[in-house]
Amino acid sequence: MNGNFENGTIFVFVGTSGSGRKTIAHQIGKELGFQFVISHTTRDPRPRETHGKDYYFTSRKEFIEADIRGEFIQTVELDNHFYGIKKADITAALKASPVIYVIVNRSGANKLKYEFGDKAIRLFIYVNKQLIQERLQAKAVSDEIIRHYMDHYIEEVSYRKDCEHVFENLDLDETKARIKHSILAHLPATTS
Ligand SMILES: Nc1nc2c(ncn2[C@@H]2O[C@H](COP(=O)(O)OP(=O)(O)O)[C@@H](O)[C@H]2O)c(=O)[nH]1
Ligand SMILES: Nc1ncnc2c1ncn2[C@@H]1O[C@H](COP(=O)(O)OP(=O)(O)O)[C@@H](O)[C@H]1O
Repeated sequence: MNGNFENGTIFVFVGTSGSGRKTIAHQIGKELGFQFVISHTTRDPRPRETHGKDYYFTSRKEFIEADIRGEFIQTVELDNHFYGIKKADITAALKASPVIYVIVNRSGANKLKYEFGDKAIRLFIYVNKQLIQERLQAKAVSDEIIRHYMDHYIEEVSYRKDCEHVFENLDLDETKARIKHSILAHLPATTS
């Protein structure tokens, strides 16, 4: 552990985009009472996304200024948009709950692992490329977003070998049950 965030456990949901990470993370987070650390991003909100719930949507200028002030624990640029988690948001989340969670890509997961050491548990969620495409097309997700997911697939899927736990998300309830089981094994019995 790097020593900055010693009193807490962080579950890091990582994996291939479109695999169900957000759905699973938020359902489990709610069921187990974990605090979500909301990322900041310069990308535009999508339909049904809310500022302060899904992301803090921010301008590039604001993001860069905060970055220069050293406010982010990590940042990443993906497809010309910045994403990052603020140190203060992690500290605040840890005050509210001893167990917190984030949804990030592999570079974010690496940095959080470095900072939290054994207290960071990376849960890698994936499905195969074709299934992602079929699920998203069935939900009328835009071609642009699907293309974006496909472009990052290989880079993201290869990260699974580094993660503490790996889950293929075929049936949602069954996947959630397996993930919950793994999560609870990391926590003292009273937290559940
Ligand atoms: N490193 C890092 N990755 C993030 C952060 N916030 C979101 N991400 C990841 O950035 C990628 C793009 O996110 P988004 O634009 O919401 O599209 P998504 O692919 O539909 O989840 C996803 O892999 C997210 O998990 C962050 O603060 N740091
Ligand atoms: N097991 C599953 N079977 C079918 N559809 C699923 C399953 N898990 C999630 N989904 C759906 O797949 C889509 C992508 O899920 P999402 O949580 O947004 O993925 P990610 O955060 O990995 O990009 C959502 O519409 C979600 O409802």
